[in-house]
Amino acid sequence: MHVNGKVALVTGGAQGIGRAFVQALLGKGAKVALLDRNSEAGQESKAALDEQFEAQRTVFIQCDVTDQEQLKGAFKKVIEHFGRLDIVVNNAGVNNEKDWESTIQINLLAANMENYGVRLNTICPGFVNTPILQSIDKEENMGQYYSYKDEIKNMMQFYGVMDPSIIAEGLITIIEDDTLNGEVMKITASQGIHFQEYSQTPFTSSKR
Ligand SMILES: NC(=O)C1=CN([C@@H]2O[C@H](COP(=O)(O)OP(=O)(O)OC[C@H]3O[C@@H](n4cnc5c(N)ncnc54)[C@H](O)[C@@H]3O)[C@@H](O)[C@H]2O)C=CC1
Ligand SMILES: CCCCCC(=O)/C=C/C=C\C/C=C\C/C=C\CCCC(=O)O
Repeated sequence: MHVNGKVALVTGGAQGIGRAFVQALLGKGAKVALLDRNSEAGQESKAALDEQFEAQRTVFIQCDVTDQEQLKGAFKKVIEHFGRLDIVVNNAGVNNEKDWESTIQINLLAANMENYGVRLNTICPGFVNTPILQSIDKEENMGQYYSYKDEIKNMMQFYGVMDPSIIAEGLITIIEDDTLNGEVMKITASQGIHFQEYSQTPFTSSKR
């Protein structure tokens, strides 16, 4: 799919990887709705993007993705505003070991699109240089894993920390290549953008 002229919705688009996604999509000619629960960061982000791209190509919608009513309302607003919706990027996420249920709710369940006849792909990055990495130093985020913070920092040094722009490059690859569906794209400092390969099962059922 060509990105130019399409409409995209990016959750958690106010900062970090989401913001890099918004920037890359705008750079490729899309119109973008950035959704985020953080209104201040969302508005700041839109204002900064408006310096680089025409203001009418971006809209900020405050939305907590765990609130299904807000989320549905936001999808509706995007379609009303731009007249269509072609690309959804389910990016919003938190690091909160103390409230595991809410972490699952935000990171995995909020925008489940599998029943809508769309291509569905996943990006799994290694460490990326965004504000979320500051949570490693906070007991309120790390909970029982707080004592591992130095090991995690050692891992970051060992494996490397990537710039968000390379994750955005992975997103554009997924959008532009219509053959990609059900793929797990891995992005690491050592191997760059690559795909998880699954071995074929040798078993073939006689019942077809
Ligand atoms: N930074 C990293 O090293 C890696 C990050 N990830 C994942 O990538 C995604 C983006 O992470 P980063 O940009 O690094 O984090 P970030 O903390 O910099 O940005 C996350 C954005 O999501 C928003 N958000 C959080 N909860 C929300 C909610 N309930 N509703 C709406 N917006 C919400 C935040 O306000 C923030 O703007 C997350 O799902 C994270 O788990 C995955 C691998 C590595
Ligand atoms: C403590 C987690 C900080 C929050 C970051 C986050 O939200 C999600 C991170 C998910 C994955 C990155 C973490 C670990 C990656 C570990 C190894 C990468 C291997 C890279 C390689 O070159 O093989």
